[in-house]
Amino acid sequence: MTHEYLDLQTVPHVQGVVRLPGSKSISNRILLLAALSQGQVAIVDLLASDDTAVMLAALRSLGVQWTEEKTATGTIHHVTGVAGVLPNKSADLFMGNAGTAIRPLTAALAVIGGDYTLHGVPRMHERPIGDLVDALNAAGTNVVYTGNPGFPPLHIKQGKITTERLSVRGDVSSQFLTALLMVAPLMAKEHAITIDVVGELISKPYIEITLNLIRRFGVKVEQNGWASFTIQPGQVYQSPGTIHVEGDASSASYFLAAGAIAGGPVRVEGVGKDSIQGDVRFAAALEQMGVQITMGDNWIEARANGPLKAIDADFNHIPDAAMTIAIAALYADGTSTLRNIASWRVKETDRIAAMATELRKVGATVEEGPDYIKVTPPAALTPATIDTYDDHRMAMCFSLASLDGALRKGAAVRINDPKCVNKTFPDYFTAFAKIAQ
Ligand SMILES: O=C(O)C1=C[C@@H](OP(=O)(O)O)[C@@H](O)[C@H](O)C1
Ligand SMILES: C=C(OP(=O)(O)O)C(=O)O
Repeated sequence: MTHEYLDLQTVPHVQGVVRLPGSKSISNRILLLAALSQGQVAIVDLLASDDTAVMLAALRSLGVQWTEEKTATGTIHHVTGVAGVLPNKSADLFMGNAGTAIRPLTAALAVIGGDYTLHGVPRMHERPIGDLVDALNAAGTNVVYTGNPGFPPLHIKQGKITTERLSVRGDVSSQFLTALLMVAPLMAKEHAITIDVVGELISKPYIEITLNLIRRFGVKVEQNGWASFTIQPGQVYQSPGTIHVEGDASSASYFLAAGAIAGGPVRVEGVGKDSIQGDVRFAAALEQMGVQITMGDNWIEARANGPLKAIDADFNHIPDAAMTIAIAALYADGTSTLRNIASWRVKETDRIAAMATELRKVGATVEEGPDYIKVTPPAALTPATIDTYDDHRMAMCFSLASLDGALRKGAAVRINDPKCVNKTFPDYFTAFAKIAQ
């Protein structure tokens, strides 16, 4: 934890256009699929941040070759696929706090086999991975906990897939199912592989991203609702040639909320109607709060339309962008309730607890439950020093508390450890300052 901070003065109005950084979820999936595939893949507009840096470094340690080309319009990463055979049979991999890196890589290395260790920042060692390891080991892999059972760090040894059916719990994180789906073609060499989902599957739109990208790498998945997925044998990931990374829809939420709170219009470029990310549905939640939203194929714009209306809704489908709704709730005309968000408790920090603590600092009345948060705005926001818990989304969310809304003015906020935004959006505060002028 550093002692750096950033002071934000109150902002009477926001307006402008923001070009979004690449999607974290799409970037890390494409990197692994490219590495596992046959042929060269050119990835355009990959996100440059801590979460993709740990994935790129891990691939290099595993012997996967990639280069970065800077062009006039952006960057292109060229990855040489290894067709499922990793050059380096042993490696020690640092995964930071990137769920989208450690979970799929654990599955890939467990299925391929070798001698690998995976570890991360202290919080990573508190984030569950047991449901994934259980599914893999029951199928014949050899993954061992070297710290606490159920959590990284992990030691992956040689194993062998001995079954045609795997079961995975879907109610703690969808990333476990994503991980199994991504490596299913490696398991389905001689026979089909079926993955059964046990328990309610959360964060479903992220599975849609996974399926969409697997398809773009030439593999077919047969889907039986959300209950099971089958991969026929003999399918190998094929390079799509060039693949483009959309802007990050979760990162878009901060700017759209800013436009919704403090006038706008604010337009984000890089995601729109054509997006494969579930978090574009954040715009629909803002619409429910009375915000005027317009959308093109590749952009979304938000404009305030009078005071924000309080909202009471299920946010299981957009857990990351939902944090931004909790901040927008500070400016609403009554109490807002965000339901079905239990996964917040096992992310970068316990986000329900962190959000409740910091919202209270700016004056809100907050009730938290195991899987919900209820926010009643104060008469006026109070200036506060905001702790960010090494959670990029806490830092980005609370920058919005400096905005003046239609019903109440914002407060000067000091954001502690602002660099935690490096996880997914290193330039966040520069982009925020531009619309705040
Ligand atoms: O698969 C993904 O890219 C993600 C899935 C979600 O996690 P859960 O499935 O754990 O909710 C989300 O919160 C995370 O930021 C990214
Ligand atoms: C939950 C998040 O990250 P991760 O990919 O590490 O799960 C997030 O970015 O909000």
